[in-house]
Amino acid sequence: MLEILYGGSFDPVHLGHLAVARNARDAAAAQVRLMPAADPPHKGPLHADARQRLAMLELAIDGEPGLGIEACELERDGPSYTVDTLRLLRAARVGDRPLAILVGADSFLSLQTWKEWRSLFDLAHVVVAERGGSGFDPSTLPDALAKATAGRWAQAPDELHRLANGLVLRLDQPLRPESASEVRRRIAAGADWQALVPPAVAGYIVENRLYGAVIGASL
Ligand SMILES: Nc1ncnc2c1ncn2[C@@H]1O[C@H](COP(=O)(O)OP(=O)(O)OP(=O)(O)O)[C@@H](O)[C@H]1O
Ligand SMILES: O=C(O)c1ccc[n+]([C@@H]2O[C@H](COP(=O)([O-])O)[C@@H](O)[C@H]2O)c1
Repeated sequence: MLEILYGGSFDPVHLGHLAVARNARDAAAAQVRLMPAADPPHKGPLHADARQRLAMLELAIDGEPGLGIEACELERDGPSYTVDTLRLLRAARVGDRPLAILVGADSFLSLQTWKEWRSLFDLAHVVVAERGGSGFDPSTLPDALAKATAGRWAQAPDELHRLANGLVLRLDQPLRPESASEVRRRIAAGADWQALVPPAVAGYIVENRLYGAVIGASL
C-alpha cells in the first residue's frame, strides 16, 4: 500500500491539516501518517513542545482508519531535514515500497530551498495540496523546480502505487483557510478560535494553557 508522510510543525494541528490528510488518503487510497517535525528547518522557535504537539495529533486522528502518526523526527536532534528522514525510513521500515511526502502548495513552491531537494524525488513521490493564496500553478513554477519536475507529473493518483518514488501529483481539493499561526493569533487576541481545530484539540489547548489560552475559556 502507498504510504504518504505529511510533515509539519502542527503547532497546533488544525482542521485544514486534517482535511488535507483525509483528502489525500481518500483520493490516493493511501495510508497517511502525520509526521511532526522536531525542529522544522525554516521555522522560528515553536510554541508548544514536541510532547504536546504529538499529544494533539493523537487526539486529532483519534484512531481514524487510514490516518496515523510517524514520530521518528522527534527522536533525533538537529533540524528535521526531510531528505534525512526519508533515508532513515527507507532503511528502517519502508524498504522499496511506494512512499510519498505530502506538502501544501506554499511548501512545494519553496522546495528548492530544502536540503538536497533534488534527491527527494529519488526517495519518494511528492503530493502537492492546494493552499489558498499560494498562487500554485504547475505552468509557472520557478525554473529549477520546473526542470526537476518535468516529466514527473502524474495524471492520476493510482500511478503512485506502481512506482516507489519520483512522481509529482497535484491533489484537487476544496481550499482550506486554516493555519496554525491564525489559531495562535486568535488565542492571543482573545478572539474565537475553537472552530479551527478538532474539539479534543481545543480541550487540550485550554487545559494546558497553550498559546496563552485561558482556563475557563468556553469551548
Ligand atoms: N490550510 C491548509 N491547506 C493546505 N495545506 C496546508 C494547510 N495548512 C497547512 N498546510 C500544509 O501542511 C504542512 C504543515 O504545515 P504546518 O504544520 O507548518 O502548518 P501551518 O498552518 O502552515 O503553520 P503556520 O501557520 O505556523 O506556518 C505544510 O506543507 C503546509 O503547506
Ligand atoms: O528538508 C528540508 O530542508 C525542509 C525544509 C523546510 C521544511 N521541511 C519540512 O516540511 C514540512 C513542513 O514544514 P513547515 O515549516 O511548513 O512546518 C516539515 O516536515 C519540515 O520538516 C523540510
